[in-house]
Amino acid sequence: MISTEKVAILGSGSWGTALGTLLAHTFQQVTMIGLETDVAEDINTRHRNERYLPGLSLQNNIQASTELTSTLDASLILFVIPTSGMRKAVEALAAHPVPQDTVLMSCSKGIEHDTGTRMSEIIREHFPNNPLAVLSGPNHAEEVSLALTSCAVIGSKDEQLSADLQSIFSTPFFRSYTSDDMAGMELGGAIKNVFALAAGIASGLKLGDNAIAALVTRGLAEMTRLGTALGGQAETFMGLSGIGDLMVTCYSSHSRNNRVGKALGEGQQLDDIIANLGMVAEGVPNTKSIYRAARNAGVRTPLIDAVYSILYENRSASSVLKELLSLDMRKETD
Ligand SMILES: NC(=O)c1ccc[n+]([C@@H]2O[C@H](COP(=O)([O-])OP(=O)(O)OC[C@H]3O[C@@H](n4cnc5c(N)ncnc54)[C@H](O)[C@@H]3O)[C@@H](O)[C@H]2O)c1
Ligand SMILES: O=P(O)(O)OC[C@H](O)CO
Repeated sequence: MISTEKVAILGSGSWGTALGTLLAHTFQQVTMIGLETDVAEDINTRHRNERYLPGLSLQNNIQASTELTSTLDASLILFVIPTSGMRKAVEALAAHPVPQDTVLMSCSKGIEHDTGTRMSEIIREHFPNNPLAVLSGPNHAEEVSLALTSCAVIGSKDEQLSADLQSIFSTPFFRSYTSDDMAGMELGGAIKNVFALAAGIASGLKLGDNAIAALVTRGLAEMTRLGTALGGQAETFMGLSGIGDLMVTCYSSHSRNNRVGKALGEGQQLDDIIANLGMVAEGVPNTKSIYRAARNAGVRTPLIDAVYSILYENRSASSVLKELLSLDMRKETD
């Protein structure tokens, strides 16, 4: 059993805050830890996080801090920060006396930029003995924070831990499932970011609904091909953390990655788009890491390569599209 006295959430951005509102139904105390002092002050004094989830009232049992020491008496610590900062954050936490029975859970989506390492693997490197899990699925913070119906998956190698977390992450509007395929879940959550960018680019180019349906379908084939080569199980990519997340990010305007892609398709410059977004779009750095992982694994990934050339080889979206449509003819299942 996990004590429901206190949960600590590393990352007081949009997803960390949405998870805070969800867990405030179950835990007596929710402590959010972020880098921004103004966000912590907003949460503590006004019960708001106007910067990341404007207009939302937070429950009174949610507090914020910028100090890692405020995680130490929590039974559960969630990591909900951009993947670019994960190793540093995990190292910083590991310098503190975190009890060995504290449950650690990654809720971030992406692989490490230079190494391709999954977030749970980074946590495991520094916390070899703690119970470890991941959370993923089609979950936009904007909707979970409004208590709109959502489903997610909890992944762990420890069945009892998954079951304990499943009951914690269950409310009348939030339903969770379990899986032991942490690799498949984390890879699906990382790879879908690239296709969400692609779907946004297609919208920006006004290609129409048929093109996006084709992209989601061929994207799923690519996600499964690459994800299984990197250690995930094929059926995981057919689930909530695979096709579920792929669909929500390819079709929803809440998706940060989709929004970045749309602006690119409309002809804006990547640096300007990122500067205006004010939140993390994991697909941007992850396109590079996933492209590299695909090359290292020798897996054919034409859509990922197309997004990579638009982002990192300065190619125009329309010329990349022309090239994609004139690739060698093949069977759908090849
Ligand atoms: N936003 C969503 O709907 C959503 C849903 C599911 C998963 N995710 C994933 O969750 C992760 C976080 O996304 P987000 O949208 O909340 O990002 P965000 O840009 O809204 O916020 C990021 C937060 O992380 C904090 N942060 C960065 N480095 C930190 C550190 N070392 N220690 C403590 N805090 C730190 C920042 O201060 C900021 O508050 C990403 O990997 C994203 O893909 C997001
Ligand atoms: O807004 P995005 O594109 O980072 O997607 C957020 C979540 O991953 C949706 O499940």
